[in-house]
Amino acid sequence: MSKVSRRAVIGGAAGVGAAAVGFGGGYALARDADVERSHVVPFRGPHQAGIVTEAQDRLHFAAFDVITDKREDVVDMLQKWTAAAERLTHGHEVTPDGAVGLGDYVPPSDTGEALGLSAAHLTLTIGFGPGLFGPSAAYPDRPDRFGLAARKPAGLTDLPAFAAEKIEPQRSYGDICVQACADDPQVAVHAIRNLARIGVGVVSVRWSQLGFGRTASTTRAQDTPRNLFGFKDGTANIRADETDDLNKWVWVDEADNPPAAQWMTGGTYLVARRIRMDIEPWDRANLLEQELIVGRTKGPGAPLGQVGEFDEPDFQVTSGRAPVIPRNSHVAVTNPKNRGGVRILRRGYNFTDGSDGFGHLDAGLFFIAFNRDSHSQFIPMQHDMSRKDAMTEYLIPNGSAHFAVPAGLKPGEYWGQHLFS
Ligand SMILES: C=CC1=C(C)c2cc3[nH]c(cc4nc(cc5[nH]c(cc1n2)c(C)c5CCC(=O)O)C(CCC(=O)O)=C4C)c(C)c3C=C
Ligand SMILES: [Fe+2]
Repeated sequence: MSKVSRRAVIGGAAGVGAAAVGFGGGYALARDADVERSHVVPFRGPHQAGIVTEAQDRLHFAAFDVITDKREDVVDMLQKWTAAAERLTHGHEVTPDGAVGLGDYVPPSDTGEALGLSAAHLTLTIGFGPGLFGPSAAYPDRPDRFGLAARKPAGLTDLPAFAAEKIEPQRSYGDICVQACADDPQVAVHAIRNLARIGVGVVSVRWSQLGFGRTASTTRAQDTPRNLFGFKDGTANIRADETDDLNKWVWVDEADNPPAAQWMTGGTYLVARRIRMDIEPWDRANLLEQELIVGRTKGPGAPLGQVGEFDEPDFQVTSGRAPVIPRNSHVAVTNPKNRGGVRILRRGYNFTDGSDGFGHLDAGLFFIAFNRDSHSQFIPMQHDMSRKDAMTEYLIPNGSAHFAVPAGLKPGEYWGQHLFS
């Protein structure tokens, strides 16, 4: 891999000029290199990056349909994707000098819009959908095109239908997903765009979603952000240092699958839900009503009846004879104390996709969760939300997808290697 990054190419050119006028240029280059290094999230490791990685500020999430029946073409693309993804996460071009250095008469191998930008903590996380293994919600009559049916983990089904959702197939499902997260939207978009370009003829983008303003924290160093209802979101999320809970609730264990699906060990399941939020009616609800729906205060984000954001919710406290945290509040429905201890790792983003033509914002939360077994974690939680949660009145889920996210890569491995070999 080239050691020259997009940023260093530009910085290097500037440095030559600076060196000519004094030693300040050298200092600037060294400092640039430090900044550069700190903007890179390691691509390889026991688990894929982009799951417990400190949540970045921007998202470009893409779901792809595989449009070929040739297994070798899919493997070839995954190998090319891996090489490109590793370079992109290091702040490099897709191939060395790929944007402008390949000559006048070939299409550049890198689209170029990230030239001069740092790696911006880019992470690229891949997942495989049910449709890669045979029939699925998107294509019920599809055969097992790649001979993978026996390797499908039992946990990887299409998500069921939930009450009060309006799922649009053109915003749902997918054979492969790539979650690109970065602190610069242009870096995330550039990554997805270049992977889509590399995959031409093998995959086509089925749907994609941009997100801004993370709605979760995955480390204690991060402040809790706010969602578009104006509430702190992510307070009670699983954090990167909660190793026991991650092992229990996020990472797939060897014991979870038979030998044919061991490729999922160390992986996790990704749930994606595009949840439109009825912003205008919400804005007409009074503050107390909003807080009773969430189960927390809007200012500090404390559980009702408590003072601080990180105080434990107490569902036994009553006022008169009614619980202070209503039983149908979002926190009461989703808190582990009321769900036999079950937790999920949330990593969603706000979105605004303009207006809907009727004067309403098409805005909401692109919910992303990682869990070890969606059937015993996310799915029952979502069923309860749909049936009991007062917040549901203001939510219209219209996109839905489920992916198996394999473990991280060792040196030399490519995305999907343990599934396809
Ligand atoms: C099925 C899982 C969940 C969906 C879907 C979901 C959507 C959703 N949530 C908010 C806003 C908040 N959620 C909060 C907490 C919270 N949410 C879930 C699960 C789902 N949310 C869990 C497991 C939790 C943690 C509960 C707990 O342990 O107390 C909060 C409170 C702050 C926090 O802990 O994060 C808010 C606010 C919206 C707006 C939304 C869909 C658009
Ligand atoms: Fe929530």
